[in-house]
Amino acid sequence: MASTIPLEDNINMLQQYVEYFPDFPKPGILYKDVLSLLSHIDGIKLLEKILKQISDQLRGKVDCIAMLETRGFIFAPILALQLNVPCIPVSKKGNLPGPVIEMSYILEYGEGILTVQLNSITKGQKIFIVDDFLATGGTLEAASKLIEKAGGEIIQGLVLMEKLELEGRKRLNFPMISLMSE
Ligand SMILES: O=P(O)(O)OC[C@H]1O[C@H](OP(=O)(O)OP(=O)(O)O)[C@H](O)[C@@H]1O
Ligand SMILES: Nc1ncnc2[nH]cnc12
Repeated sequence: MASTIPLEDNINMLQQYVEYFPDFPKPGILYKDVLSLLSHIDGIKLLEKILKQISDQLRGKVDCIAMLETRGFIFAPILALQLNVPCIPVSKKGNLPGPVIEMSYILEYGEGILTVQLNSITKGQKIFIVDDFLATGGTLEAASKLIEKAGGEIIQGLVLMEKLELEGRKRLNFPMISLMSE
């Protein structure tokens, strides 16, 4: 009989694939590169397993995934396939065609403007918001405000990694799952 490895053990194993880069993209920032886990086929398989385990708790509860550019785009479709829901992009200004609504934000090492296409979200849609990393929470907060402005109801958020000392989740008014936190 096949044994199922508990979610927590899988997450502990995933940690080994994250690489750390001091002083990137600016002096004083320790960049934790979750994208590096994709450089290992075992990292990809492990992540797929973990996202499948997480999806088991969310199936039927969300209508749509809002995925944040850039790195959120890579991980969200794995969840979408598990949950059988579509993904809509929350992108950096200038990257989405057609009419958009926008919101400026500040993140750990910079600032920007996020955009969502008008009519990409229907009123009352239950949204699952996905990104790779939570630091100050500036990015996810701006994305969530945009989604709410467009009529969506955020019922869950997920990041692969959270930087706890910055307490970014305090800025968010929806439940957050972070696979790895430190
Ligand atoms: O919690 P915060 O302080 O807002 O930081 C988190 C954000 O920082 C990174 O964004 P970046 O714009 O560097 O994204 P990318 O590398 O995915 O393009 C990351 O992908 C998160 O979106
Ligand atoms: N320290 C960090 N490592 C990786 N991604 C980030 N996004 C914001 N801060 C980050």
